[in-house]
Amino acid sequence: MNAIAIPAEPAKISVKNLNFYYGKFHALKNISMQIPEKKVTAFIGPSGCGKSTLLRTFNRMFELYPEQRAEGQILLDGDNLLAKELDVALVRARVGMVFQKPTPFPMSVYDNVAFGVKLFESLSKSELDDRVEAALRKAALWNEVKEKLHQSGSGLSGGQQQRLCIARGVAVMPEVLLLDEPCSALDPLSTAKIEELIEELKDEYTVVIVTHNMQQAARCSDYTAYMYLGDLMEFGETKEMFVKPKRKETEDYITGRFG
Ligand SMILES: Nc1ncnc2c1ncn2[C@@H]1O[C@H](COP(=O)(O)OP(=O)(O)OP(=O)(O)O)[C@@H](O)[C@H]1O
Repeated sequence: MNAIAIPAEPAKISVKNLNFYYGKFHALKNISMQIPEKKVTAFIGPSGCGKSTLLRTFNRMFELYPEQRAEGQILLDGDNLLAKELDVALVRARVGMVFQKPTPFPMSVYDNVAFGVKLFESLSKSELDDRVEAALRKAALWNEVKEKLHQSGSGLSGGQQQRLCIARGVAVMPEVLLLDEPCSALDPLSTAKIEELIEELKDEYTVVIVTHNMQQAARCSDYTAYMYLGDLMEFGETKEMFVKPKRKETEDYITGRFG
């Protein structure tokens, strides 16, 4: 039985025979899957199964660490992200990332959002103002910060800081947005706001989210990947997987019988 579905939508990212190593430790085992364009894909699975590792390969985050290596192919619209000749800065402009803990830069709200844009584009002051406003609106933060654009980003609440990080990611107009447990440090109200936002983001972006929260995966993803000990166990439409998983292991995990 093949528990790895091929989505009906076009693939934004095609992972082919991906293996990943931390030194000698084999953390991702021959993973092949297709991440559909302009959909939300969730990675779920028990702690240590490789969710964040897989997510981080999508923007070559691991390159910062010499003992980490990836083998295989990760095609973004057909370009192999793992090819050495592909400029890593350009990869990260196309594939943005938001981390578990909000990580505003030590600068104003405005500059946090404008920072990445200035690296890649030279916009006039008014174009930059428009871009910052559009990104903050997209991140559902504009109304809360429009009066304090020039105050420090770290003065915002945790939930606002996380939306600021999403605005920062969105401002450079990436094609893919990677969210690594974006709500784990947030209260339920902020979590609900981010979940609403994720739903809206997929109109324009391909979103991939790592989450420990099964309800969150069920609520806000279109596709779900269940991972276990570095293997991709099952991948398919969320509504199917949560109602009728193909593998017993997936069922045990999503019904809380795992362990
Ligand atoms: N920097 C590292 N060096 C060595 N091993 C690592 C490193 N980072 C992760 N690992 C190992 O790789 C495996 C996968 O880790 P990863 O963080 O991807 O899992 P995860 O599913 O995201 O876990 P969690 O849900 O706890 O965040 C684990 O066994 C982990 O111990």
